[in-house]
Amino acid sequence: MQSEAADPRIDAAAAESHEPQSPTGRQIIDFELRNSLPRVRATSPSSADPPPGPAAASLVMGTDPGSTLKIVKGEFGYVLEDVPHLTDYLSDLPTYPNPIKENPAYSVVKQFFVNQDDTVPKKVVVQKDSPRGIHFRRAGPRQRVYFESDDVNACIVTCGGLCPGLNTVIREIICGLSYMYGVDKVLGIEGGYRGFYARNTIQLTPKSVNDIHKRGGTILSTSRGGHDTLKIVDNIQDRGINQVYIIGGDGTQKGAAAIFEEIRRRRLKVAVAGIPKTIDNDIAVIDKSFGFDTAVEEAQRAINAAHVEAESVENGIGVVKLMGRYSGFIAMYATLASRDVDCCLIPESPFYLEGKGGLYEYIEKRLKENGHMVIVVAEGAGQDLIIESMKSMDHEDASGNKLLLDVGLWLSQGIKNYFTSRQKMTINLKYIDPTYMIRAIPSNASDNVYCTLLAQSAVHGAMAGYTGFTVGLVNGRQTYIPFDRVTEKRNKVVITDRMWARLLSSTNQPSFLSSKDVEEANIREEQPKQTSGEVKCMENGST
Ligand SMILES: Nc1ncnc2c1ncn2[C@@H]1O[C@H](COP(=O)(O)OP(=O)(O)OP(=O)(O)O)[C@@H](O)[C@H]1O
Ligand SMILES: O=P(O)(O)OC[C@H]1O[C@](O)(CO)[C@@H](O)[C@@H]1O
Ligand SMILES: [Mg+2]
Repeated sequence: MQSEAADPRIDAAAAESHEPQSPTGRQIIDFELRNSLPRVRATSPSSADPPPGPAAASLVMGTDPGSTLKIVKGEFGYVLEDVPHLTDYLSDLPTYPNPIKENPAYSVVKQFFVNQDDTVPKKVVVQKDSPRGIHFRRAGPRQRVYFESDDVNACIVTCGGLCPGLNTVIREIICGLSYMYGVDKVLGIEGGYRGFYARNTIQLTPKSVNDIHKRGGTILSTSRGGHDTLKIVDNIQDRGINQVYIIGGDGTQKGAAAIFEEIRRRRLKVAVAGIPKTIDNDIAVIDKSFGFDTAVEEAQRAINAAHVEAESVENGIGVVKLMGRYSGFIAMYATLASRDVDCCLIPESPFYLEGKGGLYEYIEKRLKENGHMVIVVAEGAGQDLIIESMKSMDHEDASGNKLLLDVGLWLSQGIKNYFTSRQKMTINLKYIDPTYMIRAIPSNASDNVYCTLLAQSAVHGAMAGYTGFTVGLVNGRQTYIPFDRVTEKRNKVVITDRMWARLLSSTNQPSFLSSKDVEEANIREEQPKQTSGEVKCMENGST
C-alpha cells in the first residue's frame, strides 16, 4: 500500500493546485463535496465556454454534509443531482471548440449540442402541486471540450459477469472517440480491474474492433475481485491515461467510484466514466441495462422448448432457470412475454412448497386442469428454503457476491419427490438451465443501438470534462448520474407494484404471500429516501 506522503506525484500535484479565480461576470456556483478536498468553486474560463454547472441564475447550490452528491437546488422543489467535473478540483483548465462541429456527418444536425442547462427528471408522473423533484444532467455533446484530440489517451476495461452487448459498447467507445473526436489512442485493459496491474494491454482501433459487436462475451476478457484502487490509479498515472471507461455492474461501479475518488485526491486530469452493465437489470435509477432485452428474447427459446416438452407428454412439467441473483427481472419479463408460463418464482417474492396455497398444491391443480405446466425460476429465488433444507454454508465469489445453490435442480428434485412419494400422479419433468447460453450471445438489434448511444454519451461526457459519472437512460433520455446514486441500492422487482400484479394475472399463479409479507413489502417501498433536496422518491415506481 502506498501512503499519500510516499507518493511524490501527489505532493507535486497538490503544490500546483490553488483556489480557482473568480470568473469575470459569471455566476459562481458553490458546492461541497464529501471528503478530503476543500470547498471549491466551479468556474468557467470564458463567456464562449459555458460552465459545467447550471447557468440559470435562479439556481442555488445546496450543501449536504455527509453526502457524495453535488446538489443544485432550484425553484419549486427542483433538485439537480449533478456529476463531478474536472474543474471542481482543477482550476483554469483550457477548453477547445468541439471538433464535432467540423464533422460533415454531424454539421447538418440542427441542434446537435446539448443545452448546458438541460436536465432530466427522475420522476415523470407528477401532480399539479408536487415539487419538481430530482433531476440528472442530460448527456450529450457540449460546445466546448476539455481535451484536445491528440492529447487523449483513453482506456477501456470490462469487469464482472458477461452480458450481451459488452463488445458493442467497447466498439462504439472506440469508434465514437475516433469518428467524432479524432482520438486514436485507446488502450484495452485485459481481464478486468486486476488487468491494470497484472495483465497485458492492447491497442484498440476502429479497424481492430470492426466486427466485435457480432460476438458474445468481451474481447477484453473480464474478472471478479482484484480491485486494488491505489495500484490501479498508479497504473493510470504511469501510462498517462486521461480518460477511463469502465463497463460493469454494481460492484464495478463501486470500484469506479473508488478510482475516481483517488484520482480526484491526486488532482489528476483524468475523466472516469462508467457504463452500467448487468444482465440482471438490477442497477438502480436507470430505465434498463443493456443486454437485458437480448436476455429476455433468448430466454423465450428455452421457455418454448420447456413448453413443447411439457405438452407432449402426460403430466409434463418444464422447469426453466433464468439468471437473476437478487432481482427477478429477466424471469418476470420472459414470463410476461411468453404467455406459456404457469408459474414464475423470483428472489423478491417469497414462496413455500407444502400445504394449502403452496407451490405443490398449485402444480397439482394445474396438471389436473391442463395436463402440463411450465415453471420459470430466477436463480436467486427460494435460496432461504434451499439453505434451510440443505443446511448449507454461505459462500462468496472473489467479489464478495453470494454464491447461489442451484434452485432449478433443487426445485425439480422436490417436485419429483413430492409426486413420487405421495403417489399423487406420475409426472414427467424436464429441467432446462440456459443461463450461460443466454449470457454468452451477442446483443440483439435494439440492444446494439442502445449500447451505441450509451457509449457515445460516455465519450461526450468525458470529452466535456465530466467525471465520476455513470451514463444511463432515465425516462428515455441519456443522462449522467453520480456513481453513488447507482450503487447505493439495487433495482428490484416491486411485488406490490402493478407489473408484478400483471404477471400474477397472466400466469394465474398464487401470490404465495401472507398478509405479513405484503405489509413488509409495503413498508420497504414506503421508506422515504431523503436527499439533501428533501425530496422523497420511490425507486422503480409503477409503470
Ligand atoms: N465495493 C467495491 N469497491 C471496489 N471494488 C469493488 C467493489 N465491489 C466490487 N468491486 C470490484 O468490481 C469488479 C466487479 O464486481 P462484481 O464481480 O461484483 O461484478 P459486477 O460489476 O457487480 O457485475 P455483475 O452484474 O456481473 O455482478 C470486481 O473486480 C470487484 O473487485
Ligand atoms: O458465474 P459467474 O460468472 O460468477 O456469474 C453468475 C452471476 O452473474 C450474473 O449473471 C450477473 O452478472 C448473475 O445473474 C449470476 O448469478
Ligand atoms: Mg453485481
